Amino acid sequence: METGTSVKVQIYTMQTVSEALAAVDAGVDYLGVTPSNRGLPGEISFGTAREIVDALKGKAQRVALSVESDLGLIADMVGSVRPDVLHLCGDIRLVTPEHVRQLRERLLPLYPGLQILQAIPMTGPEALDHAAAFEPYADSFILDSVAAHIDGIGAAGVTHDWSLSREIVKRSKLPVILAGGLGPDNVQAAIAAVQPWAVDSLTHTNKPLPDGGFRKDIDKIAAFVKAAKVN
Ligand SMILES: O=C(O)c1ccccc1NCC(=O)[C@H](O)[C@H](O)COP(=O)(O)O
Repeated sequence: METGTSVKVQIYTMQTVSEALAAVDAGVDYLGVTPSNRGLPGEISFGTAREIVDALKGKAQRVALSVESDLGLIADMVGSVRPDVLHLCGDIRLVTPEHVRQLRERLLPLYPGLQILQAIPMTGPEALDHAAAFEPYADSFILDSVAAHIDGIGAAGVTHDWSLSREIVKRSKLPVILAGGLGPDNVQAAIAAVQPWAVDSLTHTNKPLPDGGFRKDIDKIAAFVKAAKVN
């Protein structure tokens, strides 16, 4: 993970090459894709995810998430999509710190430089213990809200208790991304309260489509970047 003084911005979830390139032009540092076939909100095929990752080479950091609990399926996704960052946001009862250790052992010799971004479900004070347990095996954390109707950690569209997030930022040596319900209107307040290394947005930088899906709203992304980087 690159470190520096300005707050970094990560945006999920790119579904086409053109919207990913537009997000780069809007100043986004980390761009996420959701390669899956489980009915996740922003999911795309492994092939489309790879096209986006290839198109972003040298322009932004490429992040791909997995909510899977089978380590073989996670490894297959990394092999097909080849992101810079593997974002693990499955059930932490099934993908435990020991499993993340095993994944590192398996993936890093094949993909040197691959970073592991571990999602911490911000469900209550137990999040502090979860972060401590994953810390030895992750390169960075994303502190995220959870929605009962969506597989995995994230895409909830709602904020959580930022005082807990602040406490994890204080305790952890790792770069911390704050996620969950962030948009142009609340990102400055979130940064002031939590002082994260980076902020992330999905739901509140989307443009809903009539069929129930979405595309990214580039104006909202630009407003999010401007608000985040003013701090
Ligand atoms: O992108 C998805 O479809 C997705 C599905 C399941 C878990 C996470 C997912 N998205 C990645 C993210 O980490 C979101 O950017 C993050 O959860 C923020 O979501 P939101 O609260 O909607 O801004």
